Amino acid sequence: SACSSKLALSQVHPMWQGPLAIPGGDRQSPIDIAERRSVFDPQLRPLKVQYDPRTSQQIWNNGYSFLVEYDDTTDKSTLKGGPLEDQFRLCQFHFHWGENNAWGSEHSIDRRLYPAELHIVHWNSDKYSLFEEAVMEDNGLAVIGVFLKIGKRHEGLQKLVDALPAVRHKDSLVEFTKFDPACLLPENIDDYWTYAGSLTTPPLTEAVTWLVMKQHIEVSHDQLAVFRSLLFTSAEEQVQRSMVNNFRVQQSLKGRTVRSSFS
Ligand SMILES: N/C(=N\S(N)(=O)=O)N1CCCC1
Ligand SMILES: [Zn+2]
Repeated sequence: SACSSKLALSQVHPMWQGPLAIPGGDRQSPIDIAERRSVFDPQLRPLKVQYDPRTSQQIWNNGYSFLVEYDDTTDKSTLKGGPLEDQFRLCQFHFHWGENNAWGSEHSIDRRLYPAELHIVHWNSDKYSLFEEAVMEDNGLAVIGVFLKIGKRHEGLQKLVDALPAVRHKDSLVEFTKFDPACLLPENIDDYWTYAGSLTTPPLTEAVTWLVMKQHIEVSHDQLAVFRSLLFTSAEEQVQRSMVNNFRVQQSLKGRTVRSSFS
């Protein structure tokens, strides 16, 4: 699928060198979510997630994170409900993490950072026909964010962890089929915060309706350690750099309201 391969991600570095904020950008991501400043919206409906594991295609290292890409040429794997007016098509998921367990997530809750954060990326297939189109529109994308906490081993994640050594270097890719990303969601997806934001890597476009889950998932220390064995650099490069701290600095709220689906 085109949902990430065609978008040139800048040659990134931990806290990649791209612009720290888009000039004039008033809805940039990530942000800190101050729980007590969020506004309960009783009109927010439950999220409806419908993923078909047969749409999973490959896992690859794009030099910024590792991502699992899905066939987004049909509406087989979709997200709707919540604050969303339209139906959104799953195109990929990826993670952000730190060099240690003290930090790594992009969003924070009352300044609390988590060791890692999962992003499941979808685009508005009611209004647009390609990811590349949707990524330029203010209602084009919907990203589910899930915090990862160190604890018990996550059985569903292990299939992903076992595939990582094969995509150690930038631009390495292997087939990755029959993986249902729903196994990475917390039990409760009815409690979330939502706000209007942006992609957190280039092109940084202000196209994202963010859906940040209140409930985290648990992964083991050893599982997250395998994420840190990935490299930002391709096999040919002289100097290899560990893929860690691949999160963006937090951006100002600029008057935005974060809504909660729970009181
Ligand atoms: N930055 C991104 N997602 S994110 N980190 O904002 O969820 N993407 C860049 C191209 C496809 C997804
Ligand atoms: Zn992300």
